[in-house]
Amino acid sequence: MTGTTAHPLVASGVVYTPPVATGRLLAGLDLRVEPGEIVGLTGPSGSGKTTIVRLLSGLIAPDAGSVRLGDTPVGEIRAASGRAVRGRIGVTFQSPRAAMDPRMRLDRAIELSAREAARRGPAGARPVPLDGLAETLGLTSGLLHRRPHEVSDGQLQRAALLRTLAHQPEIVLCDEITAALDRISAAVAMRLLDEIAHRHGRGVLVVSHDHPLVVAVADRVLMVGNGRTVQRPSAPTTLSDPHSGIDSTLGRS
Ligand SMILES: Nc1ncnc2c1ncn2[C@@H]1O[C@H](COP(=O)(O)OP(=O)(O)OP(=O)(O)O)[C@@H](O)[C@H]1O
Repeated sequence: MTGTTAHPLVASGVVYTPPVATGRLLAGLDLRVEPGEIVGLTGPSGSGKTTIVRLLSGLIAPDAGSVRLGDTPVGEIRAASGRAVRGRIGVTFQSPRAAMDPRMRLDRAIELSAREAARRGPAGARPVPLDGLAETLGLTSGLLHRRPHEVSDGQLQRAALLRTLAHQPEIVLCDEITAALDRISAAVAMRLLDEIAHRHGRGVLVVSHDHPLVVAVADRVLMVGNGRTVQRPSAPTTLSDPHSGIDSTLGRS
């Protein structure tokens, strides 16, 4: 990515206790996603992965510590406008039904997002070309002509990813987006994220409890433990795990 300014997303010393929880969930979390890299975040169920995504996107605020995109706290970006934050930090959640307007056709939702991005202009990064992305994700025009309740969870998940990318965000946060996908669709989605990061200079966070998948796609893998993140080496032994099947589909050897 040349001639543009993109920013790292940085969480520093984040402390967070959920509203009705018995204790601290995050106790000094540090995490950094640079433009042009894929960071994998893994950890057991209930360790706080989705909460971290919510904090990173400014949906909730930390009790202490900070989350910034470049120099700007993400809470400030979100407070300025929901549109502003969508254009800078794109999020695709495990259950996209709640995030999609049930009355709107999928192609219309994607088109509106692309228009919003075009009006705003390039925000620190060259636009990701959307042509052919639907096809890459196995989404036919017939499918995209439907409303959310007229498609399967996996189809909706892929459409939600496409809509996130149509916003042209600097940072893409993906929370368990392969949960409803078959192995091949998951590999295709991961290969797309690989391109988004390494060819188009976006920072990408892939959150999943599927450790082999995370290791196969990420440049760095972090594990949530004791309310903090621990750096894990992306061990090549795991990349060549014959049970993974993802590495070869990603074109890695
Ligand atoms: N709004 C809330 N109020 C109370 N507790 C919450 C709230 N949100 C999350 N928690 C608790 O915080 C912990 C972490 O939840 P979170 O959804 O972040 O975990 P996770 O690692 O994403 O889990 P999974 O892999 O099962 O999706 C859980 O114990 C959960 O019950």
